[in-house]
Amino acid sequence: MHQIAVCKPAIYRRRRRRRRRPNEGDRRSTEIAESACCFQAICDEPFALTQHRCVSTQIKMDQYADPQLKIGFIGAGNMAFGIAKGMLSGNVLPINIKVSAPSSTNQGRFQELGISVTHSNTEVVSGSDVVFVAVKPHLVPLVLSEVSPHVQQKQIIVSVAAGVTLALLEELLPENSIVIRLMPNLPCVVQEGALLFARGANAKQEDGAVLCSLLRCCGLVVEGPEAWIDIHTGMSGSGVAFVYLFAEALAEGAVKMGMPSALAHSIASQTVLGAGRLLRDSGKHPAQLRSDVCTPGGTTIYGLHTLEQGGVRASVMSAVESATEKARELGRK
Ligand SMILES: NC(=O)C1=CN([C@@H]2O[C@H](COP(=O)(O)OP(=O)(O)OC[C@H]3O[C@@H](n4cnc5c(N)ncnc54)[C@H](O)[C@@H]3O)[C@@H](O)[C@H]2O)C=CC1
Ligand SMILES: O=C(O)[C@@H]1CCC=N1
Repeated sequence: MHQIAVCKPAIYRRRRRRRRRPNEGDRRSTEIAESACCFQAICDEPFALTQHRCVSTQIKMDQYADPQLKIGFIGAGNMAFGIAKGMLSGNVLPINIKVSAPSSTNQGRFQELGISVTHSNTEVVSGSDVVFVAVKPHLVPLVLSEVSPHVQQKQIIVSVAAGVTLALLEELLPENSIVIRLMPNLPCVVQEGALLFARGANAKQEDGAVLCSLLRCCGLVVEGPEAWIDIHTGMSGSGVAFVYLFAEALAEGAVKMGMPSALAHSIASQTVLGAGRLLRDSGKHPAQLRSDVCTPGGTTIYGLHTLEQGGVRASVMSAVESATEKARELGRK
């Protein structure tokens, strides 16, 4: 049986709570809960534990991460920046974050946030309680072999590298290391990420709770079995780019019909944002919302027919499938 913990972003929960009727469960988490015996840990209530259905395990969840925790990032790229930016919107202080990368190219934007930077990966590891490994997947073995002698058993090592399995991470790190595999996505930078993590053999629930509380401002944070991480990579890590492609195509369609490009792109991004927020906040199935937009014989059904003729649904499903397969392939290397 799978165990799933859902740590929802504070913003989302505030919005939902206002609309919730007494005794009405949260539909989305209930749907997630339906798939397995699970528990739900809500991060923005001190030590809160909301139980749904059969509760197999309990997490004691601090509202916030310990503000004194030292956080390190190996790699100063887009994803490290996204997670760091999300964390800073919680109670993590920039003074408690350090980032390493071999060159200074990407370090400026971290420094602008008050985060200290270094070229030494071992310096980051030696001074951190939680270390995020945020380099490209093929560099993970190199980086971990470099820092491994400095890893201590009390530290939590979190890899965000696509495809890199817990088994490989544990093999590359000292015995009994606390390892977590996390797949985030880029909207962490605006606190609207979707993050799924799986714990390694030595990572306890409390370690997952620490990670969850650190990431609570990055967006929706869910714990699940490792087998889902590659799927999440295809659907959400990469999926963000699929949505951008759709937004770009919407705008290009409008430009083709005569709208100025800047306005078309602005409206396309607002359309994607609005559709996404309504989908998330209403808790409705996308097919229901799609139907709500369709007037019989109206414009939308004509457009949808054209999309179906273009095989858009099959294309998107295949995109998720091939991105997932690619993540799995990375893990076999
Ligand atoms: N970009 C995205 O949307 C997502 C990326 N990821 C994962 O995050 C990881 C990083 O990806 P990005 O941030 O996009 O890449 P990036 O290319 O933007 O950043 C990689 C960083 O690693 C640094 N680096 C290179 N060699 C290094 C070394 N030996 N020691 C320390 N740092 C080194 C580079 O200087 C750069 O700052 C990848 O494993 C990727 O699979 C996961 C989810 C989403
Ligand atoms: O394209 C990639 O490999 C990474 C993982 C998910 C998003 N970007």
